[in-house]
Amino acid sequence: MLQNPQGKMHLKSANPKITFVMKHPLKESVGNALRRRVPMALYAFPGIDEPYCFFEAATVGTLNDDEHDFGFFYAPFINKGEAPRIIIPCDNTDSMSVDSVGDIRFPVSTEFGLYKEHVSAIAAHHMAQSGGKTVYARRISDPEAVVDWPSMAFDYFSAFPDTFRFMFATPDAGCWLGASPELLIRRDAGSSLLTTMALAGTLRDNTSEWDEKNIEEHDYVTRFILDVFASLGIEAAVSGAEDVRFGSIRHLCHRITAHYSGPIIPLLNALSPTPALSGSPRAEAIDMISLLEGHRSLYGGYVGVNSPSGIRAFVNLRSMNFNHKGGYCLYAGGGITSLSQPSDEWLETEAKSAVLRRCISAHTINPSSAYPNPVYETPS
Ligand SMILES: C=C(O[C@@H]1C=C(C(=O)O)C=C[C@H]1O)C(=O)O
Repeated sequence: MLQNPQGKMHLKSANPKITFVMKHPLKESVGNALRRRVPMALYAFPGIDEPYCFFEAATVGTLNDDEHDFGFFYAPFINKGEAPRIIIPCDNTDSMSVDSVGDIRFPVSTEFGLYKEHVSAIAAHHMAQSGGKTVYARRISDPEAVVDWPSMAFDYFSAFPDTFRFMFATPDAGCWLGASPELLIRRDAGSSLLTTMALAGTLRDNTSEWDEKNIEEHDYVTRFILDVFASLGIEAAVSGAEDVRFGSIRHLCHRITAHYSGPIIPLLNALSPTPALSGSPRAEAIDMISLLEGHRSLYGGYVGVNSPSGIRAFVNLRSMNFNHKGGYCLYAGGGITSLSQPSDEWLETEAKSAVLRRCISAHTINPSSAYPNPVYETPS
C-alpha cells in the first residue's frame, strides 16, 4: 500500500481503543499533520505494505515497563538508561506543537577532507591498539532546501519494503524519517521468545566474499550482544551467517534468539547502541564519536512500536532529521578498524545514503543556493 499512497486504505491503530478516520489519502494526511505541527507517527513493519499511523490526535510521554502504553517510541544515540519517549494516539487533539523545539539547527555536511582526516585518525588509533572499532558517521545537510516530505518519504519507503519504515514528529525530536534494516529487539506478546540481530559489515558488490575487515567489525557486534545477554543470565542461540540486502549493498548478519520474559526497557537500553553503531570497546568508541562527530541526536538510537501484539525496536539508521518548513540532515556511517581506507569507507556511506539522497533531490521544491544539488566530491 505504501507504493500507492493515493489509494484508499485501512489504517490500523497501535491502540485497539482508537479508531482512525482518515479524511484524506495518506500522503495528504501526512502533509496536513506536518503543516499542523502536531505529534504524529507513521510506520510499516518489514515485509508489510500496510502502514500504521496516528495523525488525528497524539500525545508524547515515556515508555515504561510497568505501564502498558501502546504507540511509537524512540530513543537517542546517547542513552543513559532513560526510558524511551513514546507517541501515543489519544482522544483529544493535543495542543503540543512540534514547533516548540524552536528552529532546528542542522549540523553542516561533512566534507571529504574532514572525513578522511577523522577516519585516518581512527584507523591509526585502532592500529596502535591492535584492534577495536569505531563507527564514524558523516552528515549530509541542507539547512534551507524545501522538500515535499510526504512524496519523498513514500518514494523512499517504496524502495525498501523489507525494512522498518518510519516517519514521526514530536516537539522534542523534531521530524524524522528512515528505513531501518536492523532489528534491535522483537518480543511477541505472550511469548518469551526474543529475537535480535548482529548486523555489521558491508559489501558494495554482489560477488565478493566477506573479508577479514568486515568479519572483524561484525564479530564485535555478535560478541557484545551475547555478553549483554549473558550478563542478564539470558542464554542465546546464534543462527548461521546470512546476507541482508539494502538496495545495492549487502550486510553480514547473524540472527540471535533467546528466551526472556523480564523487563524489556533495561534490555533495550543495555543493548543500544550496539557496536554496529558505536564500536568496540563501546565506551571508548562513544567518547571518540562525541569528540569527532559531535551530537548525533536520534541517529544510531532506536525507534519502534509497543502494541498489544508485542514490542519491536529497530536501530535508527538510513534516516534523517528534517524540518517541515525546510532544511534537513541525513546521517550515514560505517565501522572503522585498523584496516579501513578512507576512500572506501566514504564510498560505503555514499552507497548507504544513495536512495535517500536521490529521493530528496527528486522532491526538492526550491534547492537552496547553499547546496543546489547533491553533488559529492569523489575521493582521490
Ligand atoms: C552505521 C550505519 O550502518 C551500520 C554499519 C554497518 C557497517 O559498518 O558495515 C552496517 C550496518 C549498520 O549496522 C549507517 O547506515 O549509518
